Amino acid sequence: MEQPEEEVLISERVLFNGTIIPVTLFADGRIRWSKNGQRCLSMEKEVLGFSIEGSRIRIRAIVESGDGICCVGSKGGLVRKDIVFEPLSEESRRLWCQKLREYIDSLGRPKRLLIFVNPFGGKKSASKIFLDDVKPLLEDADVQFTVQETKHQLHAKEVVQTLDLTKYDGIVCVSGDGILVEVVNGLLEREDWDAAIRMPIGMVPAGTGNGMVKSLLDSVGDPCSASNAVVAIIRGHKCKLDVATILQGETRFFSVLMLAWGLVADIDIESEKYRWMGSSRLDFYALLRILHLRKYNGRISFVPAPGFETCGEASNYKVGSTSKPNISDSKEEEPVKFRQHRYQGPDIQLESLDWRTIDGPFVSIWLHNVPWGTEDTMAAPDAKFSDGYLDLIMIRDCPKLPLLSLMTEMNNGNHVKSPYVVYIKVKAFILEPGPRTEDPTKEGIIDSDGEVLARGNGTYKCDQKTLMAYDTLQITMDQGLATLFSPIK
Ligand SMILES: Nc1ncnc2c1ncn2[C@@H]1O[C@H](COP(=O)(O)OP(=O)(O)OP(=O)(O)O)[C@@H](O)[C@H]1O
Repeated sequence: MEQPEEEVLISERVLFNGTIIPVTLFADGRIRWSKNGQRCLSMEKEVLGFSIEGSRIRIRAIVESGDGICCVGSKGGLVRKDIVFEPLSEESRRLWCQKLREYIDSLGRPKRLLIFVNPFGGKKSASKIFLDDVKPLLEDADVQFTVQETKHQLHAKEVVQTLDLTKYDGIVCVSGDGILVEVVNGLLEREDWDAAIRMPIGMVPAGTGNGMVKSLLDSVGDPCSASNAVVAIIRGHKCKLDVATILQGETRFFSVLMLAWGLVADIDIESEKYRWMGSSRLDFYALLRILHLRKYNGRISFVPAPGFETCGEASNYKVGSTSKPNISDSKEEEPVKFRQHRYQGPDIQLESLDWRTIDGPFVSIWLHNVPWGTEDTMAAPDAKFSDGYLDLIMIRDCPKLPLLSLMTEMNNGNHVKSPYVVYIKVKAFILEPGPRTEDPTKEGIIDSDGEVLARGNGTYKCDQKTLMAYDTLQITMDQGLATLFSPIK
């Protein structure tokens, strides 16, 4: 069969390592040259930028290691690779620069970024990651950037709330998931939230929980490394991300990752007592919690996604105490005017939806927006970034041995296959948390995106102020409200 002719943007003979060879830029973005066999680079995937060095042109690229330069390759680490050639005339050099510039400009890559670096996230290595991995790649790609070190909790949120967004094509967080959540909440609390939330957000892993960037990179089989993350940002592809509005009375929190109540929340939050153990604190405390298993009274109500309508009992939407004023919030009343202008949550008629209810006791309730909770916890293998649903992972009752075994399967997502786990998708959710079955004077912890939303009576650090009360809260999903830089094309 005849091959379709490939459209050529420029093809010239140039001086390459002392030999004159033809180099071609095709309309599909391949740069091809012949030197001991055909070689090519993909402008879209591998070329970061180019520069003129006297009479030569340097094309700066990043390729998968162990592959030499070629367009396809196995997934490995990324290595920097430049090709340098010398056009044979000034006119040829000018034309090459023009064609390369036009091609890169046509890719819609970000040119100006605001970068948050949290020096205290994770192993406190964000500043080093920025200097070693982020900065050199951005410079190679001619991206201008402004760096903002976060100085305290909620600093990133404050900056984003008053930021002149016209100055940037994206916001990057060199941090864990905590700064991402602050950025999303900051954008949605602006008066111009509708436009602001379209600002693309990029993630570079530098925290303890890097669930969002792991979910993004893993979706294309890339390792969760800083360089893979930066390259995805430079390439400038975007994906939409669902945002959950958690509402209690007048208090709102916008979540992009997860909400946990029961076993998972207790392990996440109470294991802080054992921080001195390092990363093994989670495994140690999980074992302890399973041996002394708690169950919580309470009720959940939800609007199931199509295909999951038989789960639970049919019920009606009840506003319940979600409209009850929150004790911790009421002290800091905001001006009514401001409150009305910011994002209020999705515009859904909750009464008209088909609600289902399940009564406790529960061992664990876990809602997830993306597959990975941390770099080694695949909480919700079927979760999608913008399907408009949260994945509910529920355990009502489970003997200790199967529970132990399903907890060890969380690194590969197989826990959801356990007969003790209910795994469904929901569009809206109401949590009515109750006390522990074995000791009604003690309540639980509700945790969302690393933030403790509520600490009930008798819980770890229960005297600390939280955003919400240990009471009914409602969650609604806004499909694809936020935008992320994504490796997915
Ligand atoms: N200079 C600072 N000092 C103390 N806390 C800060 C500072 N800058 C940011 N933070 C807070 O650190 C929290 C965690 O940040 P980040 O997202 O980088 O890491 P993480 O993986 O979520 O958590 P971890 O701290 O466990 O690594 C955020 O909630 C943020 O408000």
